[in-house]
Amino acid sequence: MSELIDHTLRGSWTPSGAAAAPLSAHALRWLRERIGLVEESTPAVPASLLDVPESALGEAVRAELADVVGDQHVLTEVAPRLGRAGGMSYTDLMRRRTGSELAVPDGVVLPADPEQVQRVLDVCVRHDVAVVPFGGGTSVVGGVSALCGGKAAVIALDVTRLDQLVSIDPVSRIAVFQAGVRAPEAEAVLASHGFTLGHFPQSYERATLGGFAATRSAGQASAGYGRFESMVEGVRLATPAGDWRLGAAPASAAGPDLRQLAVGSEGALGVITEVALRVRPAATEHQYEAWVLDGWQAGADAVRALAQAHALADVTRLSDVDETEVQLELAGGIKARALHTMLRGRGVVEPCMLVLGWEAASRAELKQRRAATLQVLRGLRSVRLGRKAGEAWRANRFAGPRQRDALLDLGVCVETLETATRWSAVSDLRSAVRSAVVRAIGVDRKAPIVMCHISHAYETGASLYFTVLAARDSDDPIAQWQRAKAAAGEAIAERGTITHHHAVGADHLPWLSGEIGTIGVDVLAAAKRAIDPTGILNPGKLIPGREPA
Ligand SMILES: Cc1cc2nc3c(=O)[nH]c(=O)nc-3n(C[C@H](O)[C@H](O)[C@H](O)COP(=O)(O)OP(=O)(O)OC[C@H]3O[C@@H](n4cnc5c(N)ncnc54)[C@H](O)[C@@H]3O)c2cc1C
Repeated sequence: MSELIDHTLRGSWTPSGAAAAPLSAHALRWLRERIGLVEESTPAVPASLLDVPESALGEAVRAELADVVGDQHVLTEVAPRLGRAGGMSYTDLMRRRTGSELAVPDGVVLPADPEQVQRVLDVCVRHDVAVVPFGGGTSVVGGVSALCGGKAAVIALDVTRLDQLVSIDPVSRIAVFQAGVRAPEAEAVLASHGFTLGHFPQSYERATLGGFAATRSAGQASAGYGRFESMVEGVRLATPAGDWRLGAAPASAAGPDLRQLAVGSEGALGVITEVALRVRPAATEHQYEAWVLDGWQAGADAVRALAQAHALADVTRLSDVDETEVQLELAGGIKARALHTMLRGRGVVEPCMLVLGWEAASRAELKQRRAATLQVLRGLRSVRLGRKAGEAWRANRFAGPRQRDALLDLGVCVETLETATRWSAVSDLRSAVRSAVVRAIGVDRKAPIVMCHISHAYETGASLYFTVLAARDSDDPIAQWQRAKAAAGEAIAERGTITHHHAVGADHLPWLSGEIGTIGVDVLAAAKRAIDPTGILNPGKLIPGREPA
């Protein structure tokens, strides 16, 4: 179905040949004043200068793997291995850019179908080789780091040749896809049948359906279409214990829902080879608009009111004052000044932008749903900015990662982190995380910008998504972010979840037992022992310190 994902240029998001998102002169000046920039270009170290260890994949294993997938689909050269050395977090990108602490797989294996995936696992069990399932490689939590876990070698099991629509049942509105299908390709195929998934995370352009399922992903339109796990009707996994299929009916009382052991399993409990997904009629109408509320608390109260009245737009995204300011300044400061003047005239001193987007299969449906949202909003001292600002957000909804590349080149430490909590704790948690990150990252420097938005709201609470912009500590950029992340983790512990949609990976492991308890960790470890007794699957991820020897 698809071209293989471009894994060659992994020091950045922007694929080779595609347009980057350079910053305007105004944006540069503004950033220099606000956070102070390292006044030099800091491009990635060329791959040829990186120190890559020789592949530890023995000749016998390589030959057996080649027997299963074909010789050309077992790659042990440096370039494809480097291409799967980690995901897309700031620390992953900085490791590749500086060549330090890179965990490079010993080989890349590309099976073509579920049967081949199963046979690859069988070979790896026999030879005690660790397996890192690899989809789009967009993990930001160390989920695809090539950790060996004490095994003889480690391979990246790249699923992107599993790229087929298996079946579609328009009556039941279920489509079955192989796990390596990328989101844009899934949408294109579904559109030709009049359907959509409605799953649009910011990583949409690169990530795969299997990756979404394995990490409990949440898209920008989650208020309307739901989180990815709510779309999963069924799942097929290749495991060291054999092929496992789950999900036979729309609902079941046959004990706990074991599909949830696959959804969120992060490659540690099996390789997802197929997912059966609930699909919806494709939207033919859409309307995006922006509103402004005065101050964070007023904004959060508005989103809560919408959620509790079941009147959320499909996209409901509230930016705090800092994020609103950054968005306007990076887009060109004149707009920001004009807007501030207009808003002050309307009594708004701390503008927080609220983007609302409705998607519908008919104009009548869209009008009805928009009316329900606006009825709640109009009672809340909100100012309507109009469609232009909303549509501008929509047009740029996937541009953030490319802008991050430009910031990385300029010596900015730019990274995100996320959590979720109950409405009663949302504002306190936001303040606690902001203070912790500012303290940890901003030594002897201009204060960093720590901005925040709510983009996933529920009746009982909401996610908080932070973006940090700081002058990079060029002596040790990785330690600088790790300090900030650890401080945020401590601030979040016991007040919110350690992750709302990025998953646990390796990076959130220290806080997992705090959230699910030691019994929870033991349950996960027991499941792993049943499914993966020798512990070849994604060592060092999801399950803290419980890898079987
Ligand atoms: C710029 C950027 C923006 C992002 N925005 C969002 C967002 O809006 N919402 C969101 O939810 N996430 C977001 N993410 C995080 C990331 O995109 C998601 O976690 C996504 O679900 C990962 O999909 P992937 O195919 O890239 O998986 P990978 O990164 O390849 O893998 C992620 C994890 O899943 C496992 N895995 C992958 N495929 C399989 C499989 N077939 N079977 C078993 N395990 C598998 C891997 O081993 C790893 O542990 C963003 C990331 C970036 C870099």
